[in-house]
Amino acid sequence: MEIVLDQKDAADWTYRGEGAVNLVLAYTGSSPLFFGKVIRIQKAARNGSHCTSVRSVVALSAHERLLWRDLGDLVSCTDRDVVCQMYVQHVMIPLLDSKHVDAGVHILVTREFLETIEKNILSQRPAWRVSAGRVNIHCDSVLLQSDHSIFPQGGEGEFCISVEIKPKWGCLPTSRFISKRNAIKKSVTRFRMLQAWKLQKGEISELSDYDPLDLFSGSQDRIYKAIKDLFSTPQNNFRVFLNGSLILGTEGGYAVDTNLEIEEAFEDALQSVIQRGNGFRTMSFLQLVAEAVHKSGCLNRLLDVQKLDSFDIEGAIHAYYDIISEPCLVCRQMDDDELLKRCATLHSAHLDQSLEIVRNYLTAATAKDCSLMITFRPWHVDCPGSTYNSIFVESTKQTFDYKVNFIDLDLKPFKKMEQYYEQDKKIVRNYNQMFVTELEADHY
Ligand SMILES: O=P(O)(O)O[C@@H]1[C@@H](OP(=O)(O)O)[C@H](OP(=O)(O)O)[C@H](O)[C@H](OP(=O)(O)O)[C@H]1OP(=O)(O)O
Ligand SMILES: Nc1ncnc2c1ncn2[C@@H]1O[C@H](COP(=O)(O)OP(=O)(O)OP(=O)(O)O)[C@@H](O)[C@H]1O
Ligand SMILES: [Zn+2]
Repeated sequence: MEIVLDQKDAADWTYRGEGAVNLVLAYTGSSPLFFGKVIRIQKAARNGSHCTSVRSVVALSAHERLLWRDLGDLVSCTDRDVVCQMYVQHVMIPLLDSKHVDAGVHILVTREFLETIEKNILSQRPAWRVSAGRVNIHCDSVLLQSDHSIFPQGGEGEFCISVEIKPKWGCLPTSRFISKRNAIKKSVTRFRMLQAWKLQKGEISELSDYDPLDLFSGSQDRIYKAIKDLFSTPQNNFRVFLNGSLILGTEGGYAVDTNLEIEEAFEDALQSVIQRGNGFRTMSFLQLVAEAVHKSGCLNRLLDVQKLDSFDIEGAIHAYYDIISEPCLVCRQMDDDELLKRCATLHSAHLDQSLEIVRNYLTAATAKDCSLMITFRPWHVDCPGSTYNSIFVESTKQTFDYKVNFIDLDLKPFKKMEQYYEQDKKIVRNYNQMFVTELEADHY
């Protein structure tokens, strides 16, 4: 018999968090079927009184079907949600390893279930997220996935502590299609430039200390620095959950900088997790996280996927115009003859090459926006066949099992290419205006 979640089931699901597109709820009921699971519910944008799906209602546009035509199953899907799940299965899992990714399964839900969920979680959602979007009550299914903040078989009375990191772009672009005007992109990270933009718009009140280049550096010391910086300025890049409950950061939004009060509360929350060694528990914990990042090598793999974007949006946008068979608006406005000539080579490429450039760009975009969850539990001598790797923390003499999972590996819409191009221009222009004098800009 097919499972359908109905109104009476809504009370068993509690708010876990949300992004721009989905709401995530964790199971707190007693059915073994759902134990250790979360559901991901699609949101609908609020445009005045009108509600439309955050993503297009149509599964794939004609251009997207062309783009992903080699993945037969994917292009025949009629539901965008199912497309995203298949994209994870056919594109992201081969790149990131099935050990680290759960594509999930769809389960049916009634409209009453979704309406009740919406009412139940309203007070827990950040106000700005509520104004931007609501539960899409027109969906008839949700995505059921493993709750990565816990282990599937947790021992009795045993804790699980989990860190969620949204690492963003871990390298600087080197593409020869980057214009002189935007050359600063080759030396300042997009994360940093976007921080300046967010500060300007009032989305954040302080710049983040975090530098993605540290996290992706492969050097243990720099990774530790990145984790410490994420701890002090978590924004929407860092969260910690203890047994599935948030103990640092904010659900679904931007956290304030970590002040003394937050630091003390976190140190207390770690009492059941980390033994008091020579220093603070927090320090040992952050070292543990840094070591897991380093030892697992998970970010090396993610970085390789991000690097599929070798043309940068300033190159890929030309391929986009060729695919949609429209005159290139970028070349039309270009005042640099040398660059124009270089871009002409892209326009003379075969359609298959243009498709490959855009496909790679969008795949990399997913990898630049996803998050990873690293989850720890105490290691047991009596569990010799454990499939998990372990880490020994010297300062507290404790050993932990850990696992790494990627989340939010959704397909980025083809149509967003134009938006990516415009946003890139805006972010760089803003950064130059805020931080770089004209003289310096010439130098880049
Ligand atoms: O453009 P960015 O780098 O700001 O990334 C967007 C994210 O902003 P961030 O800077 O991480 O706070 C943004 O996150 P928030 O909503 O700001 O938490 C989304 O993840 C967005 O993706 P999508 O529209 O949900 O597919 C992200 O859009 P994409 O660029 O990944 O499509
Ligand atoms: N499988 C999971 N296990 C545990 N927690 C999860 C899982 N999936 C999502 N979450 C939690 O729910 C939050 C929102 O999920 P997600 O990032 O997938 O939303 P989104 O709307 O797709 O995000 P974005 O804005 O980046 O597109 C995450 O930040 C994380 O805290
Ligand atoms: Zn062009």
